[in-house]
Amino acid sequence: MQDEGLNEANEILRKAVPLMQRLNIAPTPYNYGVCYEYSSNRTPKLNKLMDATIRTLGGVPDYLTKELFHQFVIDDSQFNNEHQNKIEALIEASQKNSKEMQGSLDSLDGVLKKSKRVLERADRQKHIEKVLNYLEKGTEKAIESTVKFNENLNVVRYEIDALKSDLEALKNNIELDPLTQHYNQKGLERYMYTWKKGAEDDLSLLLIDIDKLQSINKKHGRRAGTSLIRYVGKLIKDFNVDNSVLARIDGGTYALLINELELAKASELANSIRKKISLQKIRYKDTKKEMTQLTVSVGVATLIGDESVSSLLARARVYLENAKHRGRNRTSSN
Ligand SMILES: Nc1nc2c(ncn2[C@@H]2O[C@H](COP(=O)(O)OP(=O)(O)OP(=O)(O)O)[C@@H](O)[C@H]2O)c(=O)[nH]1
Repeated sequence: MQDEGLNEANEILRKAVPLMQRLNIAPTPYNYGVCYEYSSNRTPKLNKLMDATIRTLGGVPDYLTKELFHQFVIDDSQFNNEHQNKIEALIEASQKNSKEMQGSLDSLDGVLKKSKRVLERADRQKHIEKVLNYLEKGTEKAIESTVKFNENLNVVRYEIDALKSDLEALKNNIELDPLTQHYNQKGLERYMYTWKKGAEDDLSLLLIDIDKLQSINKKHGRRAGTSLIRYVGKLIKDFNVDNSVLARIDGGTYALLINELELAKASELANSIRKKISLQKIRYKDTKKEMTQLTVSVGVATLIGDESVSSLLARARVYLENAKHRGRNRTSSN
């Protein structure tokens, strides 16, 4: 769940709750989280899966909502004990809430059945008035329970939102490179695994490595080398490549992963990046004298068939090595 305004959230809620009632889905946090996400219509993959399940099974079984919850609402692998405890407390509270709601629906059902029986035998207006009063009291009680039930669901929703933002922050911290604030290798790999699922020979990886960083460090000092690492990251980022993520995976090595870009276009892009970097005129801070030319070598690989993520990364590394062996400041895709 993302942060919506209260109105929008209530709008979604007005769709989610009847959906759960119509499909007889118990209001556990898992079920609720999934139905809320479904009703918000912002995760097409989830909606497609849910629609197909509802078509075939007439509902969504609990074991499946649990799966969907972890896949589309909160990623299971990010849980720690504290999160688990919070979720368990939420489940317990919701179960209690759901039992109370069930009890209240049962008693409304009893009221309706009894009213029907009395009405069948009623032969005077007095009888009918009595039945109406009885019905009024029964429905009022049910409405009270429904309001309480919805309020409790709202609490669950906000708890889930809070948990979700906690987990997002946690995830970002472990996936970011502290030096550049771009992704690190872990972040890159998560995207590689995610995008690989829908890729059709058009998931491309550029490994961009600063040439001779060791001698730059030696000649100009490590601090200057580090500034150059950051600068190269900024230059790559400034290309604003669509559907891409940038990660620093090692000292002076960046990975640019691009979804839906074929090899020829990826190689063109690699060459543009390489040229742009080689054209930079970098001057010493103190003397303002120009530094030796900054260059990068690039390995470009595009996913082939059902190739694994590690094989794609390994191929890009081999091509990067080839670019280095051919004299650096080059792009290689074989
Ligand atoms: N300044 C700086 N240097 C780093 C950082 N991380 C790694 N390095 C250094 O970057 C250098 C990378 O050297 P290598 O990968 O061996 O190769 P290179 O000197 O860049 O030469 P080629 O890649 O073959 O062109 C090493 O000396 C590392 O110590 C960093 O954060 N800042």
